[in-house]
This record gives sequence, C-alpha cells and structure tokens, in this order.
Amino acid sequence: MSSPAKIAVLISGSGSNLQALINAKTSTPPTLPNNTFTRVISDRASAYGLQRATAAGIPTSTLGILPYKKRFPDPSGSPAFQSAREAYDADLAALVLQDRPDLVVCAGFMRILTGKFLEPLEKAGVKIINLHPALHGDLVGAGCIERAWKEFEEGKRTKTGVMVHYVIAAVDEGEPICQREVDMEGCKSLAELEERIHTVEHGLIVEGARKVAEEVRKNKGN
Ligand SMILES: Nc1nc2c(c(=O)[nH]1)N[C@@H](CN(C=O)c1ccc(C(=O)N[C@@H](CCC(=O)O)C(=O)O)cc1)CN2
Ligand SMILES: NCC(=O)N[C@@H]1O[C@H](COP(=O)([O-])[O-])[C@@H](O)[C@H]1O
Repeated sequence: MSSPAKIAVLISGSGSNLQALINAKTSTPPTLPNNTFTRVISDRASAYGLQRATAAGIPTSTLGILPYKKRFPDPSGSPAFQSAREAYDADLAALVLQDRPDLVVCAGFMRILTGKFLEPLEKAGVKIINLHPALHGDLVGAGCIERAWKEFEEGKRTKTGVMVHYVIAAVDEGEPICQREVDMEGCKSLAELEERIHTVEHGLIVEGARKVAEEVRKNKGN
C-alpha cells in the first residue's frame, strides 16, 4: 500500500471549499481517502478557513503581503512591485516546502503566483492545482462569477461553469483536470448563481484533488 498523499491547501477567505476537502476525508466512506493535510496557509489572517482548519486539527500559517509591499516601495508597474510579489512568493514556497507536501490545492487563494513560487515547487516535484469558477478557455482571473452574471444579464451567455486545473504561470490557463458546466437559465440574482456555482465547486474540488492525489500515490509507490 503506497503512503498517503500529503496535501497543502492555500486559501484567502471563508474556506467552504477547504471544508469540502476536510469533509471528504472524514466522511463514511471517505471520498478523499489515504491523504493527509500538511498545512492550510492563508494570505489573510481574517480568513475563516483558518478556523475551519484548526477545528479539523490541521496546522495553519498566515503569510500576509503587506510587509513585502512595505519592504519594496510600490509605485505600480515599477520593478519594485514585481520584487514585492516575487519576495512574497519565494517565502511562500519555502513555507509550503518545509512540510514536504506532494500536492498543493489552491482553494480560493486570491494571489497570482509567480515563478518564484512555481519553480521551487516544480523542482521539488510538487503538483499545484486550482479551483476556478469558470470553464477552461472562458473567463480567467478574479471576479469571474460576477462577470459571468453581468454577461448573463446582458444576454451574452446562458452558461458558465467550474473547473479544477493545473496551475501554470498563465493564470487559469493550465490543463483542466475536471470541469462542469453550470446552467444559468432561471437565475434571478448573482447570489443565486453563486449558490449554484459553490454547490458544484464543493464536489469538483474533491474530485480534482482525488484524481491528482491518486496519481501522486501511484508515483510514490513506484
Ligand atoms: N500563476 C498562477 N497563479 C494563480 C493561478 C493560476 O492559474 N496561475 N490561479 C489563481 C486563482 N485565481 C483564479 O482561479 C486568481 C486569484 C487571484 C487573481 C488576482 O488577480 N489576484 C490579485 C489580487 C486580488 C486581491 O488581492 O483581492 C493579484 O494577485 O494581484 C487572479 C486569479 C491562484 N493563482
Ligand atoms: N479565481 C479564484 C476564485 O475566484 N476562487 C473562488 O474563491 C471562492 C473561495 O470560496 P471559499 O473560500 O468558500 O472556498 C470560490 O468561489 C472559488 O471559486
């Protein structure tokens, strides 16, 4: 029996998708078996997801961006801006790697990751996946649910979706692992669309994490 996959989770907010992962591990039967959570890391100390992790006995850390912005004055677009972001990412990579995870799941982590994070993890053989509230090749970046809603109201779309994808430098363009369409027909408010999307997310994040964790365990076993 190969050893469990070790999973680190990055969050920024409520952590309902983190909770879905935790529930999947503890459900009967578990839908995310043979895995351990090494740490939950947030860029925001106020993230309720940190409390969810603590309640589940998972170690937590907070790494805020503010000290980095202070250390590198940040006239927008200056080389210093990239330095603040890159210095942050280098420290985030070290924090993640200290636990030697096999997989990192971005579960509502609201920072664009640079090569200073991606390269050390790739070198260490750590896979990174992300939950994104849009289909591959459709909307990218932050605020996709709101943008899909605006286009629905303008009659420009009747469908959106959710995907779990590999994280690469190009934001939300990494290869999809799994994705599901969300029909917007009949939605009467942004809140109703968010509810539909979150319901799909909570299942899809488990499906995506399970697929990659199984692959990781097979490779560990080899
Ligand atoms: N290099 C990559 N980094 C990240 C990816 C990715 O695919 N490649 N996925 C994101 C998650 N994400 C969408 O799924 C996302 C999150 C945040 C942003 C963004 O513009 N963030 C701003 C800050 C916003 C804020 O502070 O509220 C920023 O970083 O300047 C875009 C996409 C995780 N990272
Ligand atoms: N571009 C990334 C992005 O928009 N992610 C979104 O953040 C939310 C996190 O919710 P949670 O903190 O309750 O899991 C989720 O809706 C997720 O799709």
